[in-house]
Amino acid sequence: MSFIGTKSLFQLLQASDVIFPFDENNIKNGAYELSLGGQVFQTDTKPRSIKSLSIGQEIYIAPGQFALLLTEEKVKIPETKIAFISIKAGIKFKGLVNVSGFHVDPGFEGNLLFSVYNAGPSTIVLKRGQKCFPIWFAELNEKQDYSGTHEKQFSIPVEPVEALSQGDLASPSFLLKKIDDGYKILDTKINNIDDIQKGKIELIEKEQKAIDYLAKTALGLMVIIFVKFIFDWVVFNYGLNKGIEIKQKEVIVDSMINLKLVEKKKLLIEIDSLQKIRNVIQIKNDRR
Ligand SMILES: Nc1ccn([C@H]2C[C@H](O)[C@@H](COP(=O)(O)OP(=O)(O)OP(=O)(O)O)O2)c(=O)n1
Repeated sequence: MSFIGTKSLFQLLQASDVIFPFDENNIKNGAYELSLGGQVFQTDTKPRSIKSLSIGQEIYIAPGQFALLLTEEKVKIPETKIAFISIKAGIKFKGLVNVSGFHVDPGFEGNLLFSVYNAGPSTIVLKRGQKCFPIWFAELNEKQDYSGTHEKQFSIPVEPVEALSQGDLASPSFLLKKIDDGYKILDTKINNIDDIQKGKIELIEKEQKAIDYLAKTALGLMVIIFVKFIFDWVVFNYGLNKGIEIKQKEVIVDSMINLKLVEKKKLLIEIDSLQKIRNVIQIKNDRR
């Protein structure tokens, strides 16, 4: 088996309907570059269905999404040749992976279908008519006809569309979004709990402040009562001492008065007796 070079490829394609429509400018380095055609299916379109593209219309393959891409050209592989297909490296470097097979059987006729997956981080943009899919031809040493399920494939078949239309696509970006959504729900719940906790903490702080205020007030009152008690006690003691002192002075004065009274009484008795004596003397003198 040998691969067909640029010159032989040009001759083959120009002389036959192996590729239709054919443009000689699409031959490059022993390959023919097939273009994106008028039908695509993407897993992130709603509802998921086959979409028709006008000439030059763009499609956007988001990260983690699958797409089915039909070629613009129909191929009719001679029974003496086998073809190999790929996606241009410039597109693959952006993250587009060719999931579907890499060969085209001898005798196959129809548009080629590429199942692709965007494994890259950014959206990949393609447009109808863009040269995307190189195809190489190799000689077989004998004839081979094709009788497989993809015979006369001129549009995107129903089976892969149905298969790719079921359920959620567990792509990394889909899972990332689910995780993000989960985090958002969790954040909201945490914020709600935070708010409740904040409310509780504020209530506890208020209660604590009230208790503090009452404790301080009670302490203040106790201090005032204690000071008042001390003051009263000092005043009472002072009054008591003063009273005792006055009483003692009164007692002294009383005893002094009593003494003076006794002395006065004695003097009066003395005066009285002296008066009596004087009277006696007077009487005696008068008798003389
Ligand atoms: N990206 C591709 C790969 C292949 N094919 C076409 C050309 C092939 O000749 C044909 C069959 O390829 P496979 O044998 O790989 O596919 P299946 O095993 O599914 O189909 P069958 O054997 O029934 O043909 O499908 C295609 O249109 N696009």
